[in-house]
Amino acid sequence: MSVIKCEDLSFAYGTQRVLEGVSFHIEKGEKIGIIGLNGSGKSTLLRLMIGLLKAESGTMHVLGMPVQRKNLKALHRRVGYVFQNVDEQLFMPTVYDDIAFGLKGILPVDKVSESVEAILKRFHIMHLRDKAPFQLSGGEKRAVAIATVMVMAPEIVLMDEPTEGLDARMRRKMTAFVKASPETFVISSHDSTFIRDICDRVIVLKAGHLIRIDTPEVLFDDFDFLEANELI
Ligand SMILES: Nc1ncnc2c1ncn2[C@@H]1O[C@H](COP(=O)(O)OP(=O)(O)OP(=O)(O)O)[C@@H](O)[C@H]1O
Repeated sequence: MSVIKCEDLSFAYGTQRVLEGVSFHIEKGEKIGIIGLNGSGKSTLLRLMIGLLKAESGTMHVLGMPVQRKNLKALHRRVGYVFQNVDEQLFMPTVYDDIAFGLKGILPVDKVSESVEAILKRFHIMHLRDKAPFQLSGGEKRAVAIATVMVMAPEIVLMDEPTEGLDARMRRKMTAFVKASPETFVISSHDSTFIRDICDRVIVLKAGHLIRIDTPEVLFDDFDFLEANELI
């Protein structure tokens, strides 16, 4: 079952055309990478999936719903988005408060703390519980930002550059975490080793055009293609 259907999607920031006629389907449980040079439109495509931007033409359906203003509340309950700049995601006084934020009003108070404690354990970040986000390292902030999204039990997780700034140990943990998660993941990244390790298929964007979708095994062995498109 396709959980994301993108058909002939185009988008421009003012007069700057950024995506042109992009089409693809993503199946439930798939882990999809998006790669491409700087400015090729990766983050823009993720933002269109979550409705932070509105397509100029074409359609984007997520979990059977067109991504339109009237569906955004329902979509945001079921689709999580980890920002490239994690500082945009963390705004509460403590790590605990940031992770609890989205659960308040949905769960009773005792269930909120149960869920937060469980996710702190799952991400091995219990020691950060009472710290202020500004006191954290870059890698710690990223782990907390991902925890704020995963605690909401999203069906689809969109991640923008999730390994940026992570040391080898955190990167290993992140790889293991995504691999073991049953949810659908769409991940924009320049980290080709990470993409190769975890993704079922990879979308290649070039100057706003989708130029290839392939398995990582086939794609990353195609040196001529990678070289011709300056991906290595
Ligand atoms: N808010 C914005 N207003 C105007 N132009 C923007 C905005 N955000 C991005 N752009 C432009 O749109 C193009 C695509 O940007 P986008 O962030 O989607 O690329 P990307 O592939 O994610 O790049 P990177 O690998 O550097 O993160 C770039 O040329 C960028 O300058």
